[in-house]
Amino acid sequence: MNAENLFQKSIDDKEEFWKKQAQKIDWFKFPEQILSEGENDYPQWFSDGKLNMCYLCIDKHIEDGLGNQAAIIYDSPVTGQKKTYTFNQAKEEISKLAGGLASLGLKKGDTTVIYMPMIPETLFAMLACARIGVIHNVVFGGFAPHELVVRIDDCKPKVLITATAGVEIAKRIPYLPLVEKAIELSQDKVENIIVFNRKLVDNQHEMFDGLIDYQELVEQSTAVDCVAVESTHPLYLLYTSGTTGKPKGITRDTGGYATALKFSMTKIYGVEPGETYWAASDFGWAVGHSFSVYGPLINRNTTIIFEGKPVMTPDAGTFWRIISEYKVSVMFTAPTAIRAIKKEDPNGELVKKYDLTHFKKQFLAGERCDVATLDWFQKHIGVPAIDHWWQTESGWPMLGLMTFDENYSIKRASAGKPIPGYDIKIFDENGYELDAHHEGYLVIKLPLPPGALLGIWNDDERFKKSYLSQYQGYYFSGDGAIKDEDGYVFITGRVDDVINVAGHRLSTSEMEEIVSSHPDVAECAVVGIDDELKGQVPFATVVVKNGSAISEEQMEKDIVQMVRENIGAVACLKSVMTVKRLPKTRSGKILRKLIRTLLDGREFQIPPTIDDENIIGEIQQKIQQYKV
Ligand SMILES: CCC(=O)SCCNC(=O)CCNC(=O)[C@H](O)C(C)(C)COP(=O)(O)OP(=O)(O)OC[C@H]1O[C@@H](n2cnc3c(N)ncnc32)[C@H](O)[C@@H]1OP(=O)(O)O
Repeated sequence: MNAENLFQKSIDDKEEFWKKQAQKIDWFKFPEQILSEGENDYPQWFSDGKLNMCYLCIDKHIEDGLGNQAAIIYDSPVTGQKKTYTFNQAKEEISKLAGGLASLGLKKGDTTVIYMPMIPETLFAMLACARIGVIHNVVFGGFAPHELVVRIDDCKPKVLITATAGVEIAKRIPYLPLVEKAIELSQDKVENIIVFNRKLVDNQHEMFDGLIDYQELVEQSTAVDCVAVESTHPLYLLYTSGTTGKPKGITRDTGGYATALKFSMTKIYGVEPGETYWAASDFGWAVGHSFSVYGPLINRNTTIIFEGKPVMTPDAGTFWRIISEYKVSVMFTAPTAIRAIKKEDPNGELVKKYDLTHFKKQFLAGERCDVATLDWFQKHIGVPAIDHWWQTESGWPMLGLMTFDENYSIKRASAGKPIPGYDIKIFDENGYELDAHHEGYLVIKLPLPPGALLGIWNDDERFKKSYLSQYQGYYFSGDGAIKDEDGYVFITGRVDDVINVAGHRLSTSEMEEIVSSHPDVAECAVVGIDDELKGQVPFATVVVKNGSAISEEQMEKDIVQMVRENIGAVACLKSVMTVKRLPKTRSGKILRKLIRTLLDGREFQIPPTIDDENIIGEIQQKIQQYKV
């Protein structure tokens, strides 16, 4: 069946289509109910099936006689370490850690927070939780304590698993002081904190009372088996930015997700079991969950844990070194990583040092990919670079190309066509479907396919409001898009306050809340502006309170520091401009889109609802001064 027929079948005969895909993974009890109605009239998949994700990723391959195949390769240019784990070795680590978690009283349905860097123990911790039905929440290591507090208070973990430090190029990032602060600030106290001591330096002064040593726990524990969980049992929570300051706990099921990932690996990425597949994402993002951990391991691919950056670790050839050394056949990264490499090595000199004969396909996602980056890649690397699009909510691609079908065809600047299971439409404000070449809202007819979000943890109302209430019977993606006459879709960007900084999804509302809390700020607007390397970066425009004597320099310094302390350095808010007033509508709404257009130096139209047109000139003048 070719890609087009596969898509049509997935829409016309959903249950039969996904039943067939579900048969490609091993269940403890195969589901009889394929599609049924869950809460909120929201569909759910395979509800009476039983399985275990860790079994699919590890034990199954051992039972199939492939325990000696490399499952995980850890390569850390920042610490000089390299290590390979076979499926047998991974099982030993994971099953004993799972035993350790069980000995601390953790059981199916409990939650853990995992706050760790790019090391194998992070993956072990995720799979150990899955093994005993514990729901994990991985928190990106670049987030500050406040972000950890929000997650702890929302998901109330019984255990927090962390490490002594992360390494950012040459900088050691001690985690324990951040964890200690988060524990102090959180309302719900975590019962146990397990810490993996990386022994990078003598860090005794960073330790605090009550920590459980990860290695000792594993050594002293007895391995435990996989427990059978219902298909709809949450495997994990992953918090993502929304339109309000508080991140949303996206809840992922087990059976639908496993089915969708197996389908993705074989049909979208077109990778064979036994090959090496590398998604260069942090474990803390959706890509890290789906395509650094669960997807490749379900498909019996060797996965790579890379603790480094595309550049500076030690140079812009590091990706090509990894691809060559481990015979990577398919890779996945964010366009910003390729832009960073292109900037350092514009003529691809470093590429020539490596043998890339095993490399077949490069996938890109996380932000829109510009054509210049695609062209550079094609010219210097010579393998297809395939842009695709999805969200933390979907957990796997929604737009892309089905590369198992060799007739796939790339259209530059497009994120591809709807993936089987996703009945994508472009709607106008009133819910009418738009013709080709008209920009509108990207929506998806329910039911979403298996693997997409179950809901928002502990917040059904927010789930309905965020995704289901805009258009009856459709999922609202929050992205704008255009379709062309051949069915290719072009994503035009978020229609809300979410921005994408180097592939990291962040909320400008959350930043505005932090900026507004400065004692001298009367009001502010944070918008995402264009950035050549990172795609977008946040920019704050602030109005100082009457009577305040704070200097513009001090205001900028304070706000940059506040955002680093509350969200983390990864937010990259480095620019703060002080203005006398913000442009507003007559009803008092801040015209953020206008501010963004002015900052980007683009052509603009005066909004008909603007309160006072003169303010545009004031802001433009200020931008000129700011840039000098
Ligand atoms: C589908 C969705 C996805 O693809 S998931 C997201 C995938 N994103 C990526 O893979 C990101 C690729 N981008 C990069 O590698 C970098 O942004 C590049 C382009 C190399 C630029 O590097 P750099 O200028 O250091 O920016 P950065 O964004 O990495 O970091 C900004 C500041 O945050 C910090 N940071 C970052 N990660 C961590 C971490 N895990 N732990 C602690 N701190 C972290 C960085 O050190 C940096 O801090 P500072 O401002 O230099 O003090």
